[in-house]
Amino acid sequence: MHIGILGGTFDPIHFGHIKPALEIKQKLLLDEVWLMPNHIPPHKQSTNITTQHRLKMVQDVCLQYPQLQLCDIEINRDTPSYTVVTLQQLKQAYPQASFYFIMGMDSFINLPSWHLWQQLFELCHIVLCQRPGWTLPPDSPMQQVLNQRATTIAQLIDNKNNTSQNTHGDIIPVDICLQNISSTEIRQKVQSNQDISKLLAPCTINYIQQHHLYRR
Ligand SMILES: Nc1ncnc2c1ncn2[C@@H]1O[C@H](COP(=O)(O)OP(=O)(O)OP(=O)(O)O)[C@@H](O)[C@H]1O
Ligand SMILES: O=C(O)c1ccc[n+]([C@@H]2O[C@H](COP(=O)([O-])O)[C@@H](O)[C@H]2O)c1
Repeated sequence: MHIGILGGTFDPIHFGHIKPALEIKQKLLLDEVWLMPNHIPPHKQSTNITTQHRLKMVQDVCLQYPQLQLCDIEINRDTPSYTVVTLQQLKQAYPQASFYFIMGMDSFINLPSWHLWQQLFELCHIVLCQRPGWTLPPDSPMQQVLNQRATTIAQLIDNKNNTSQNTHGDIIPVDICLQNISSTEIRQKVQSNQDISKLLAPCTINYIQQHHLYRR
């Protein structure tokens, strides 16, 4: 089983999450892609709405897009949502699965600040997508990490068909259709009554309106 995981604060979830997740599922021939809202984001001071609201919006998106599934493993953990801890738990729960942790370039550039980040490569592959406004400096240590671990989609698919396949440790850069969207921009637009209709799924817009979220 080859499972992609897009972890996020999803405050709120938007097309910059949904569209890359769908494209990656198709391009990497993954069996499933899970959207995994965190509870206590390790690197954010706070969230703007409750965990339950963020969770509900992700649930609604999963109903609208059957290619995506909710993973709520972090929701009930009352400690920071460290990805290494989550992946250790998932590996125990699904010993046969290979996990592909999906992240945008902003997350990848900041990866050395993550809790026990190097252990990630013992637990999963990383799928790296471009994000407008974020470029990896060519002489940076993370560029070197990428050079050492980069695998093409063709190599990956070849490896998947092989019985002695790698289950972790590769970085797979994926060319996706760029989405110039952030949750920050959406929150600001809601507050100033600007149009957000092209940035999120209709179910998320309805939810934000019904619950008067991000108004101040
Ligand atoms: N537009 C985008 N393109 C590619 N990746 C994205 C995009 N938006 C978010 N991501 C990735 O999705 C994951 C979760 O992001 P997150 O929920 O923090 O959204 P965000 O838009 O960055 O939020 P905020 O603006 O509040 O910081 C991260 O790995 C991030 O890199
Ligand atoms: O493990 C860590 O130290 C760590 C640090 C920052 C972010 N993460 C995870 O990375 C994902 C994206 O985070 P964020 O803050 O961009 O929403 C989400 O699943 C976070 O829990 C994880």
